[in-house]
Amino acid sequence: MSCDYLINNKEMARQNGIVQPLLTDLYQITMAYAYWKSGKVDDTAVFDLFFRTNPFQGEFTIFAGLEECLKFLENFHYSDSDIEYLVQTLPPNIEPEFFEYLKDLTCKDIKLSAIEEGSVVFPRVPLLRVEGPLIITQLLETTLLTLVNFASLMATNAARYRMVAGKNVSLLEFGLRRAQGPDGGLSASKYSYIGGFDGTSNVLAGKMFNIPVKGTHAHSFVTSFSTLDDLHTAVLLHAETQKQCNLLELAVEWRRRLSAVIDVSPEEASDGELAALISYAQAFPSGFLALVDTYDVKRYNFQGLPSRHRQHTNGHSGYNSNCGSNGRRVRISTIRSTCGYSTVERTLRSGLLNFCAVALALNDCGYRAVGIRIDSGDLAYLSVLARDTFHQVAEKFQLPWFNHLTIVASNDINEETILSLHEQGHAIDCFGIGTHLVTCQRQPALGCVYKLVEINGQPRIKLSQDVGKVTIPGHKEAYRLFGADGHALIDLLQRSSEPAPEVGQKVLCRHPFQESKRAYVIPSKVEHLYKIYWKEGRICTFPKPLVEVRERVQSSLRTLRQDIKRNLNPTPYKVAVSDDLYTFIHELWLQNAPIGELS
Ligand SMILES: Nc1ncnc2c1ncn2[C@@H]1O[C@H](COP(=O)(O)OP(=O)(O)OP(=O)(O)O)[C@@H](O)[C@H]1O
Ligand SMILES: O=P(O)(O)OC[C@H]1O[C@H](OP(=O)(O)OP(=O)(O)O)[C@H](O)[C@@H]1O
Ligand SMILES: O=C(O)c1cccnc1
Ligand SMILES: [Mg+2]
Repeated sequence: MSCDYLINNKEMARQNGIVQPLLTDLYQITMAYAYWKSGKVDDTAVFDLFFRTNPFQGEFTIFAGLEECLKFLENFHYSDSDIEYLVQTLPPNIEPEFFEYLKDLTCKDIKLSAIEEGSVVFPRVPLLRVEGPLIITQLLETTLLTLVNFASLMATNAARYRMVAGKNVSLLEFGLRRAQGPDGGLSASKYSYIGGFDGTSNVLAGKMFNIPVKGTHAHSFVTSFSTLDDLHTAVLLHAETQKQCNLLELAVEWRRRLSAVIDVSPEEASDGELAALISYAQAFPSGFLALVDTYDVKRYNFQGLPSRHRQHTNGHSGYNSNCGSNGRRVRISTIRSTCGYSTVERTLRSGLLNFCAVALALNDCGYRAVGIRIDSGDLAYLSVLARDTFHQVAEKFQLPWFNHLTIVASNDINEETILSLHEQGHAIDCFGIGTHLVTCQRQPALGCVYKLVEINGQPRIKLSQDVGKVTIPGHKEAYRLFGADGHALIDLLQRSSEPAPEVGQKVLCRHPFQESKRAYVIPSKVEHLYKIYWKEGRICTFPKPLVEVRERVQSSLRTLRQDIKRNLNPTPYKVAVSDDLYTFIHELWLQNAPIGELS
């Protein structure tokens, strides 16, 4: 048993205070009463939990939330106060014996089969198969859905960000302040990590799930300093000698010397900002990462005006201006001569100068600065400009590590921004992403459903005018068939009574509803998608630690062809049914579809 595993089990014990049997829709409990009253206590059912369409106009989804579902089953129990509340809330005619029945209810007779958490999954393939007494399987519906829906949506969103960002860029989740409430924020941090983010700013998520917590500092920290006199002390102890260094004096001197490289006079840079950065460096000499876009240079101080106005006044609005930036490498002097001073320049002139001065002063004290964060303006252009500056400083002062300072970018970033920045060329090492990621702005819900597919051993089908909404009846198995090149080819649903497909054996795969759509597949590998995770009142397959689920997402995505994963007009992945299941669905459909009468 690995140490990670122990941590993971501890996490399981700590999470989800609000996930409890009453976190459900009232109708589950009223249905339970009606089932109970009509003598259905011993009826058994099979429910499938699945979704019908991939989110974000994509053709894949990442399945997540399984660990939390298991925890829910493990803890499922109505407390005395739950029962009291239900007694008060349900109509007075409810027979008291029903509450006695609820009191003793647990998930001991439930069997839960699922696809491995972190796998790529597709429409109509059940993610969970829940079997057991009808009443309890029904009572689980809403909570299982809420646990899987957002988790999978979030993990998918994060995985998409990771795909567009590429593997060489770090991704940090900064979304708690904008998330859908505290639980939404916590889940967003957890499932962003699973989807491929490297860390979160959410401290509670870090503690609960063992996710790396990371962060920089805010504008308020910079604006809280006005002059160099605001510095409490000028001193920093040298990293090795422990001798006192005057960080303030060193930084001021470096700022003077840097004007030769950065082409800015120290008088124009903000002293309040320098004081703030020195102060932050004193607090975190080995982790100095500074926000550099707070202050305008003194001569062009437009603080306090609305941004649009500022842009007009400057004559250069950043990435969307006509003044030549457009995210390209443009000499700063060119912009200045044609457009006056820009946001970009101001940042460079004050923030970057002050940062470099403090970084060089820290270097004199035996420390290496980490980097900068840019939170406004043209992120492509600014990052390139910052990197150029770092190169110049590295060369001039013979400090090769200055070339590799980290550049973090934030500010309303989404998939499109990242793609566009890549196209333009940038020097960003890390994106800090909040709002668009955690609110899943492009698509706020996944739309998983939970449908009855069998009752007392008898298949059930739910018909709909919309063929896409017809359920696939019966107790089924799902297999992923791989092609000769190792890529996943098709997911195949079969009746559980059928033999599993075999490697090298021809299988007829049929579209579930379109008779003419069928194909033979000779798989080079067959993966049975379900494992039993919960049986006889306990977890029987332990979910993997978060880091392993995170790795699973990437390895599972690698099995998909590139055209299925691409951002624009991706190719749909095929989901099929066996010939046997096809016939079964359509016979049942005919049996259940009423024959109309023409008059
Ligand atoms: N090079 C770029 N290409 C495409 N989009 C960019 C680029 N640089 C920044 N962006 C995006 O453009 C938007 C800029 O937002 P906004 O108009 O609020 O500007 P801002 O710089 O934040 O202004 P202010 O600081 O004055 O509020 C953000 O969503 C940001 O991610
Ligand atoms: O833009 P997001 O993707 O949501 O990322 C998180 C944002 O939150 C922080 O500031 P906040 O927006 O609260 O204030 P500011 O932009 O005015 O600094 C940070 O500076 C980012 O801009
Ligand atoms: O640490 C940061 O830089 C951070 C954290 C949350 C939101 N925005 C930025
Ligand atoms: Mg912002």
